[in-house]
Amino acid sequence: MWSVEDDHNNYKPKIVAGEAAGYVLEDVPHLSDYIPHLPFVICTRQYFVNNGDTVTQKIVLHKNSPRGTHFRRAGPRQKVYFESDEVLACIVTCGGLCPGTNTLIRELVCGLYYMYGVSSVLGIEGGYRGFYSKNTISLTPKVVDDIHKRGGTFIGTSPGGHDTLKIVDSIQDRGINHVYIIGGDGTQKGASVIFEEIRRRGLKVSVAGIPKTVDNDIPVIDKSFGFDTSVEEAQRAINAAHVEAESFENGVGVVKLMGRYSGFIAMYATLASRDVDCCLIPESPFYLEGPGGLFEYIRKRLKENGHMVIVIAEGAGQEVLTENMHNIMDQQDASGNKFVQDVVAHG
Ligand SMILES: Nc1ncnc2c1ncn2[C@@H]1O[C@H](COP(=O)(O)OP(=O)(O)O)[C@@H](O)[C@H]1O
Ligand SMILES: O=P(O)(O)OC[C@H]1O[C@](O)(COP(=O)(O)O)[C@@H](O)[C@@H]1O
Repeated sequence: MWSVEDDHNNYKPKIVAGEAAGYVLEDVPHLSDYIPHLPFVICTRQYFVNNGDTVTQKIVLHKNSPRGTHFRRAGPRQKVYFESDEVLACIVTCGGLCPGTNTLIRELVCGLYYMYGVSSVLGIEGGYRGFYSKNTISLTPKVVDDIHKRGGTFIGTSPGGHDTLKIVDSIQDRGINHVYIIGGDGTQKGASVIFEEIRRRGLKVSVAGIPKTVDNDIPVIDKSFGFDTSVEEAQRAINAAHVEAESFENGVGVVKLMGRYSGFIAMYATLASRDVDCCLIPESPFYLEGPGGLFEYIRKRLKENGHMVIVIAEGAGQEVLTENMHNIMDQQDASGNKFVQDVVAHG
């Protein structure tokens, strides 16, 4: 009988020698570990990214056009720079929440432990400010075992609080040499400044920025974690609005979804639900009055169908707001993000 406890105590990373040498990527118990003479064996393949591998920004190129921008490809390298026992890693989560953050924390801790033999991982509590204002927590596979079943972030987050010198002092004083930073665009700007300060001080410290955005608005990756869950949840709201709108004569259901600068959640939820008559997103400006305006379209749909559902992404329609409201829009939150106005409330 196998238990998590046994696994933690007896674990040794599986390293394969020879031509295809390296770590086995996913080290989970296999049926063949318990029943040795199985008629067939499924092997977990070893996998490395070559140092020269890149991901092109544009997939389609014309025959004689320039090669364009290439990004270095992420993934496990055959040559590992740090010895396992010299690594002291830390993980910090900053900015807004996103479904899947705890899964990511768990996989980082377990991946470092089981695939690279790294057992010292610290959690920085409460975002960037946690580096200099709080104690750290020790993250082991046992501690993070079931955190992926909970929402939010296990180690907490906060807006603001980025003090580069204090953060790098803390990294240096604690002897941390791997810094994993999970967060959105603001967080990654912060990570870049931390990296520059580390380089300026000549420290042997790796900084890894892990993009987190519920909005899926990063062009070079296929899909950001948390996006699917958001689209799934959004459809429930759309469904409820549709039921309500349909029950009344000229009923209009309005669903406001996340998306300060990006309409991916609104668009995908709209495409999936098929109950939406109009989807408004920040990337597509619109106007209210006159021919081709939103009001004209609403009147037309109500006449045709007797009810309608409008989906609006949070930042859509900023251009239809009055000058007065623009004064409020110049204000910023603790992280320096401009406030967007609620077009639904002002509609
Ligand atoms: N330009 C910047 N330089 C340094 N730190 C920044 C910058 N912008 C934001 N940050 C920091 O990044 C963290 C998260 O930013 P925020 O905008 O709240 O969330 P997100 O990372 O989701 O965009 C905050 O602690 C904030 O202080
Ligand atoms: O109200 P808050 O916490 O500032 O966040 C709301 C905004 O953050 C977002 O969720 C984007 O955040 P991320 O890209 O960092 O996930 C927007 O879609 C949303 O409009």
